[in-house]
Amino acid sequence: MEKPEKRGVIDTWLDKHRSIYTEATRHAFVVSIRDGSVDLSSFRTWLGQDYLFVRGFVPFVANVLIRACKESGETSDMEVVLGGLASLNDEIEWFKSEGSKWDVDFSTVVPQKANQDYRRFLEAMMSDEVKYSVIMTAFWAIEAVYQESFAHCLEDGNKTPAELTGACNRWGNDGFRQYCSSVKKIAERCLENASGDVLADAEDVLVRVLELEVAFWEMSRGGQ
Ligand SMILES: Cc1ncc(CNC=O)c(N)n1
Repeated sequence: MEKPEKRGVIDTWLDKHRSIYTEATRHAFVVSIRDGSVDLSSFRTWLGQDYLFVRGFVPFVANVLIRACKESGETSDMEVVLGGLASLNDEIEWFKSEGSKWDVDFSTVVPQKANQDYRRFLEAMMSDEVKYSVIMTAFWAIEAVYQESFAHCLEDGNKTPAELTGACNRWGNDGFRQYCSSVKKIAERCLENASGDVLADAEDVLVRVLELEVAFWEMSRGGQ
């Protein structure tokens, strides 16, 4: 039995912003993967756009790693983030093989507005002005939305098409769930000692990530 997780400030924020959290983690695009009605042109759009997103996410995670090395008193923070960075290496290879499988040529994919907005947000988060606890909250939220969304596509009763279970397993697997829970614990620990201003920033950043994720799913569903 796993220990029940302590309820921290992030859970309080998720309760407060439940409707946008649900929009991000149970979006119509994700639900369509789960019920098998997904339009494959939408999936191909998502694949191309997400490949570009992930390429921009790598320097963001690298930045989180540097900050974990320099600013965290806990040696395990660096190990958790390093694990995330290592899995991005596999992920990029996975995207490339999916790209050939679905005949999506990444070299011709143009980032759409939702993608550009998200990448601009990631760049802003890399500023030294952003507190460690705030960047950790953003990092957790980005990973957790994918974990929750794709795990839903694998839950009992799913009709997820066989050719899409690879994508769902990538973020919906148990290892990724545990990794997200480790990142959440780091963020919670940092937030316990944060000032009121920093807490307000972290809550804003959490909501902003959820909005960006909803827009990203919307863009994918648009399917061009
Ligand atoms: C738009 C978006 N959000 C989160 C993730 C998950 N993190 C790394 O893969 C992702 N791939 N794409």
